[in-house]
Amino acid sequence: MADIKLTYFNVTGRAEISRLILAYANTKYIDDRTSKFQSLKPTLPYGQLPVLSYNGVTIAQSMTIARFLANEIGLAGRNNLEKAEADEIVDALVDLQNSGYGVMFCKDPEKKDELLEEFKVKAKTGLTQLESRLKSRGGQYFAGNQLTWADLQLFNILEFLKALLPAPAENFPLLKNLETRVGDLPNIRRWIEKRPK
Ligand SMILES: N[C@@H](CCC(=O)N[C@@H](CS)C(=O)NCC(=O)O)C(=O)O
Repeated sequence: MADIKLTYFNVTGRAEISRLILAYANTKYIDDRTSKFQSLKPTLPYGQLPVLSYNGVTIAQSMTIARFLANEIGLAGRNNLEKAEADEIVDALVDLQNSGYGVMFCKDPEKKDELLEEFKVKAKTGLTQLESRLKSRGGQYFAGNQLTWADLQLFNILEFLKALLPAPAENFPLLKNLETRVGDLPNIRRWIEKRPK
């Protein structure tokens, strides 16, 4: 069995997709939630978290980590085309997450309100596009008509968006249905119930 440690802060953020992939596969790993970031920072390849230690090899960049784990456990797609379909969705969702971070971390209250209004429009457009992509791929899963990490990322980012929008998937029936099906997967449900709050 591989020796795995995922280091991040004690929040969901950019590590949660990897934690969901590991939870789905019921993989044993160290869920390292550091409170000593400043002393760790100089040792990190890009001075940022998350980082993954896999059999002693350090991998940085959240999506590289998640994609690697998805490949390892067979959730990345069955061939290069399915992998590209899944990656496309993951990237579109990360675009939304990055816009959301722009609002959350804005310190000027007036500017923050302005960014939030812009973000609502962006989120609506992005989710409309994703609903349409899901429909065009059969309506059940984003890639290859079977579960991939793109579906877990949808679940993850919809949860992230709830900090800014009350019910992000409300008007998107296919996305909402997929979110519910992912949340009902036994290993995912178990993880959501047991993970640190
Ligand atoms: N592109 C990087 C971004 C990582 C990133 O922004 N990490 C933040 C936490 S979400 C961080 O470590 N911030 C502290 C810092 O930059 O000093 C990734 O996806 O992993």
